[in-house]
Formats: sequence, C-alpha cells, structure tokens
Amino acid sequence: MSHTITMTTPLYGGEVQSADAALRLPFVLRDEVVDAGTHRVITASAARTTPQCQHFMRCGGCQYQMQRYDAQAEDKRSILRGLLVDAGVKTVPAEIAILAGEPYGYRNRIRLRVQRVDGELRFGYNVRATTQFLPINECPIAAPLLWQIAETLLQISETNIDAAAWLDAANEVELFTNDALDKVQMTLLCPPRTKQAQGSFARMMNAVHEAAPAIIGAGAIAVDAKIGPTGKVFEAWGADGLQYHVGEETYWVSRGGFFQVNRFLLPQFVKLVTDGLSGNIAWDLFAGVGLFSRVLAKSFAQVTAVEASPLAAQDLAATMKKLGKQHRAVAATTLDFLKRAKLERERAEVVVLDPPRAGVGEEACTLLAAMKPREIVYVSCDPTTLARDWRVLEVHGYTATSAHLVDLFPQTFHMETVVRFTRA
Ligand SMILES: C[S@@+](CC[C@H](N)C(=O)[O-])C[C@H]1O[C@@H](n2cnc3c(N)ncnc32)[C@H](O)[C@@H]1O
Repeated sequence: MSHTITMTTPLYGGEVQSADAALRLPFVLRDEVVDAGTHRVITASAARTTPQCQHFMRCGGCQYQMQRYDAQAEDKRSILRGLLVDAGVKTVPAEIAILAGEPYGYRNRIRLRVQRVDGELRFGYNVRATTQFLPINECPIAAPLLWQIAETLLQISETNIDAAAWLDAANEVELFTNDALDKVQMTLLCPPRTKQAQGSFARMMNAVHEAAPAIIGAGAIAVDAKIGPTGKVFEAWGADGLQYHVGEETYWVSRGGFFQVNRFLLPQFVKLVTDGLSGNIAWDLFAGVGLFSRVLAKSFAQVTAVEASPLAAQDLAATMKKLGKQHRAVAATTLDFLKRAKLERERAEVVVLDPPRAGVGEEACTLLAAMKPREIVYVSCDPTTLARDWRVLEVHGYTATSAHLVDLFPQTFHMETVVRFTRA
C-alpha cells in the first residue's frame, strides 16, 4: 500500500525535496502532501494557483506557474540562502531583500525554434528535459507583441514563398522589442551551410513590415550547433539594432547583442546596482552594451567598461566615447583585463561584476581582490557560481554588506542576485 509524504525543501532547478530527502518532484510545492507511489498531490498548498500557459509542464521554459507569484519569490530566496550556506559562504547577510516585478508578459526577447509539423511551419520550444520540439500557440511570459509578431510571420509564410523559404532555412528565430513595445528586431539563426539564394530576404521583410510595422530590422546569421554564432551574416534588412530606454538613459543594442530580458524591472535593477556608488575610478566588468557604465559615469571621474563579445564591445565603445574622453571601453575578457591591469598597476575604487552563468571564476576573483577595490558589486544570474566566487572574495578579506534577490525571470527557476561587498 502506498503512503503519503510531505514535500519540504524547494531546490535550485525547480524541484521540491521530500522531508526524508528520498523524493524530488517537479510541479509540487513546499508543504504539499503527495502520494509516495503515484506522486499525486493529496493536500495542496494555499500557494497553488492556475497556470496561465496551455503548454505548462510540457514546455521546458517554466517551472513555477502553478505557484502564486509572491510564494515563488519567497522560495527562490530560501533556495538562494540554502545554496550559499551549503557552499560554506560565511557572510550571508541576515536579510536577503526581494525585488519582484510582473509575473507575466515580462520578456523583451524570445528565441523560438522553427520547424515543420505535418507540413505546416510552427514555432516552438523544447519539450521539458529533452531537445524534442514542442510546437506552441502562446508564451505568456513574453511581451504580448512578440508572440503576435511570431503569429504574423507564420501567416505570411503560408502565401509568401520567400518567407516560407527563409523560415525553412532557419533553426530559430529571435525577436527583441524595445521598452515602448513599438520597435522589434528579428534575427533568423541559420545553419552555417545555408544557401543564400533561399528566397528574397528583402521581399520577405517588405511583406513582414507591412503586416507588422513594429519590425524595423532583421538579419539572417550563421549559427554553428557547437560554437554558436560564427560571425557570418547572410542577409540584413532595415536598422541593425534598437534603441532601448532605461530610466534616463538610452542604449543602442545591436541585433543579436546581449540585453537584460525583464522589461519591467530594468530601471529598479540598474538603480539597485549603481545607487550610492561614487568616487574617482570605477570598473564595469562584463559590461555588455554599458547598462551600468552609463550611470556610473555620472558619479565617477573615470569609468572603464570591459566586454569580451565583439558585437557588444562595439556598442560599448560607441557609448563610452559619447560619455567623454575620461571614460573608456576595453574589448577583452575580464581575466585578460585584470592581468594587464595588475602589470600596469591600474586600480579601481569600485568594481561592478556581472558575469554570465559561468561566474567570474577563482583566478579573476583572486586577482581582483589582490587589487583591493573598496567596494565590489557582484550581479549574478547563477547562485552556484556566485557561491563559489563569494567564498574566494571572503577568503581575500571581503564581507557582504547587502544581498538582493532580483526576480528577473518569474515562473522559472532562474534568479538574479545583487551582492555588495566591502573590504573587512
Ligand atoms: C550577464 S551579461 C551582463 C551585461 C551587462 N552588464 C548588462 O547588464 O547588460 C554578461 C556579459 O559578459 C560578456 N562576457 C562573457 N564572458 C566574458 C568574459 N570572459 N569577459 C568579459 N565579458 C564577458 C557577455 O558577452 C555579456 O555581455
């Protein structure tokens, strides 16, 4: 006979562990009682709610739509604290504050797979925990405009042979909208061997633009399955980027370049990272197109912004140039920049670190700590690599003075953390 078991501990990745640690289940909530055999929920949590998306649980994108949004953010905070403590971080602040936003419609960028299903072109994501194609009819976490445009593309491809040929050639289509939701960039990600004579890109784009005037630019680029974008551009049409406003600042984001995806939280997020920082020299490492650099340039005499991706580094160089001669952009990896700065005895008073999921790494953290900046603001999108780097900074004399969980990715297990460190 089957028995029941209480689920107690939310884990990073979306699962919840049972009280006896024997069971880990997705799509159940803390304090729910489940049948240990069938995993059916016997006693539901008060935090249970109705998912908005018809693809929820099949799609690999979201993990938490069955949970009330306030409870999601609370659980992320406890997951974060647990991960940090388990990793041996000693200076986790007593309070981790939460900055939460809108639960749905928040993404300014979506990347859809494109494939034929029963002869019909469809957009989709991966089936959960697989690379199998899941055709979709909606994506409620995206800005509604983006899915409308995706549907328009499919409609056009029914009668426009150029559009059908290009969508057939592409593996994925990325759509990126500005803050006002009135301009969209489109990128077709195609295999490197795509033949350029698929169909007329310009004819396709003229038809798309007529039906969806928000699309102001598009490109077809080569993406290798193993190494990512190769740098080859097959075709381009219209503007090659977008202006994006955050607070008082305007950023230029080239098509395909990195920009934070949560269109609601960006102004508060930038404020959280930069507020109260001032002085002579600041470094913005992993700078992207300069989201933080532009604001730092108002309160520091010199800002050096470092970015490794050639595309973003170009946008960053243009931004820094406009800010004045005293500020500069460096196209390099953070590690190479720090090695050179050490040799040349360059130092900063304040350093902002915003690495991709791989984190900053032990070598770069050690080098940086040896340069003794007064304050380090670490912006992390992966708590496991944050924990590793936090330990290194701690060992080298840094103490966390505040930590915020910024919920840039509602309905998913992803979380952003902003930690401020000072020298002990
Ligand atoms: C999480 S994004 C942050 C960008 C920017 N701070 C923002 O918020 O818009 C990380 C950035 O680091 C860049 N990057 C990745 N690896 C890097 C490295 N080793 N050194 C410097 N930049 C790197 C990526 O191209 C990306 O622009």
